[in-house]
Amino acid sequence: MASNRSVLRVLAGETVSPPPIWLMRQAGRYLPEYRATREKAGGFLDLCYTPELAVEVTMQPIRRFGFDAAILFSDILVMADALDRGVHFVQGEGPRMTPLAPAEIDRLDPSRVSNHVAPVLEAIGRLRETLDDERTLLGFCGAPWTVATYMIAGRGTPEQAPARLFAYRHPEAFETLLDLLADASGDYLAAQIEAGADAVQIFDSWAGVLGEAEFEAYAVRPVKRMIDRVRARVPDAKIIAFAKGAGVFLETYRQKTGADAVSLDWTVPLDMAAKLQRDGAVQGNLDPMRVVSGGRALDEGVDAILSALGDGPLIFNLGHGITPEADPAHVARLVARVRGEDAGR
Ligand SMILES: Cc1c2[nH]c(c1CCC(=O)O)Cc1[nH]c(c(CCC(=O)O)c1C)Cc1[nH]c(c(CCC(=O)O)c1C)Cc1[nH]c(c(C)c1CCC(=O)O)C2
Repeated sequence: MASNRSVLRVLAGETVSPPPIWLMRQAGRYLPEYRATREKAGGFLDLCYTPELAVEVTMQPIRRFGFDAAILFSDILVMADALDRGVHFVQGEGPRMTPLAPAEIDRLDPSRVSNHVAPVLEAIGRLRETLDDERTLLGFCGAPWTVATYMIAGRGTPEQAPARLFAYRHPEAFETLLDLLADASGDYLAAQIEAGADAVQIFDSWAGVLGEAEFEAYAVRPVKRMIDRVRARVPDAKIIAFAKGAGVFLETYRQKTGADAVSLDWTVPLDMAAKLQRDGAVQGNLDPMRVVSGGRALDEGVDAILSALGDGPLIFNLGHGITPEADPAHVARLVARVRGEDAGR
């Protein structure tokens, strides 16, 4: 079943050659067609909550580059918005919301989430109908720690000092928050799969600011809780986990969380990636700046990953999201090089 979807085959542990490729943030501001749709939509969240627009921007990079997977166009902060934190995006500045005080945690109401995300689930259903049979549809959500960092500070902050401080000062309230997010996000991912997503990715973009004990308590435990909750409802759910900046903690991350695949940022050494690949699929890990650069830096980065990881289960991807400065022509060249085609040079 679904064995013609190359990303799913890799997630099952198979080596596919050339490896399937998609890019984190593949729909976004580096594409002129995205900027045009975004202009029409008004706010960023309107784009996320209007199924026809979410489908359109999800499909844009598929049409242009023929990626092997489409990732639902949405945002990890939809969860914070669903919990009524007043999320908005200030153009050129990033997300904003009301900072969460410890006393408010008991008043967060996860029963609001399923209604709130109905348009997202509708977009997923339409996408699965729109995509070719060979293409994998990915859903996603943020990991509890990363979503909590934004909820606590009310915005992105360097090294997430407000959330780390909150966790030290209010450990019980913080644990309650992470558990609530883990359960609500687990239900959300299960609903995404039921709506048509073939696999899901959990983004822990701020895992890299945590110390050893905190990584265990805030990155491993809640993600395991979330994954267990997804599998309680969808036993064969395929799950990719991305703990950005986790470094040496990645050695045990897959086993401890139960993820099928680990997504690796560009600081992970390729020999460590190859070791991780003995236990299952890895995804990554080209530096997004190599795509901005293009030329030799791009080619050499691609070749290094293919030679280190190409003989095992690999989903080719970046080590983090593509940036607005990336030239779409460089993306075309990247895809061609991964596929061993000569185009775009
Ligand atoms: C931390 C995080 C967020 N969102 C996300 C993460 C985890 C991955 C990562 O670390 O990048 C995940 C995300 N955000 C977006 C997607 C869409 C799917 C995809 O193409 O990968 C995904 C998977 C769209 C988006 N999310 C956002 C944009 C740009 C908004 C715009 O069009 O103005 C897009 C395309 C906005 C966003 N959303 C977020 C921030 C900090 C920002 C502002 C910074 C920025 O603008 O890049 C929160």
